Amino acid sequence: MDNTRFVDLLASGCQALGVSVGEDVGPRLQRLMAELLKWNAKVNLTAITAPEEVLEKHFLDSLAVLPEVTGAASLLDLGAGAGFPGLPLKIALPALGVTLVDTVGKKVAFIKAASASLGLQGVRGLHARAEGQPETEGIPRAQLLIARAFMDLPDWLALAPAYVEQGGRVVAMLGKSQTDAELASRAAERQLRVISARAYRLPFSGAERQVAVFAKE
Ligand SMILES: C[S@@+](CC[C@H](N)C(=O)[O-])C[C@H]1O[C@@H](n2cnc3c(N)ncnc32)[C@H](O)[C@@H]1O
Repeated sequence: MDNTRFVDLLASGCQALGVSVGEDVGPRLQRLMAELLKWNAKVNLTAITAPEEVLEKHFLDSLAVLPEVTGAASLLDLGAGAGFPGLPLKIALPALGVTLVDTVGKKVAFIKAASASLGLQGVRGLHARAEGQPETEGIPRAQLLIARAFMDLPDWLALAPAYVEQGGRVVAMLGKSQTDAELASRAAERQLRVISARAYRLPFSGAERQVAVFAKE
């Protein structure tokens, strides 16, 4: 995909999602895509390899949750895989401190190499398994905890609170929308409260997504 098409698709995708990003975000995401596809030719990081699909399903889906993430000082992305949603969010929000955790060493190696190549400051890739014991796992707590395609909602709400700082929040990126009643009931099981929930569609395929934010009671 040439530069102009990338920038045009990014702009139209962001507009459809109702988010705005700085002018330097496009070139950095293009660089991230180049690194991802280069690495992916050698090590299997993601099954999504067509550039337009990478842009929509990895980059734009990550940027779609900017409204939920903006304002936090620190973000912890558990089960980040090749860096989603944490890396695009970091690119869009340069002041955000981001830790990305995965159990697969080659994915963490990619996160570190891509961050260095893009000159991102305040990003940490951590090779660890999150099992609910942040101290022994060496995983730092954050104001905001996020994950995409990591666990189903009940398991996520059981695991996540251990990694949240006092007063922090848990973000769930969901492929399958839940009703307000379902979200409230899942939250109550874990002494959490639903702060917000919103559905959105990916801009090119129309695929449905939902993002919900929870706080400790
Ligand atoms: C389906 S992938 C999703 C990756 C990325 N979040 C995305 O949306 O593209 C799930 C990732 O979670 C990682 N993972 C699974 N269990 C984990 C655990 N307990 N702690 C940390 N990472 C884990 C896997 O290695 C895998 O990379």
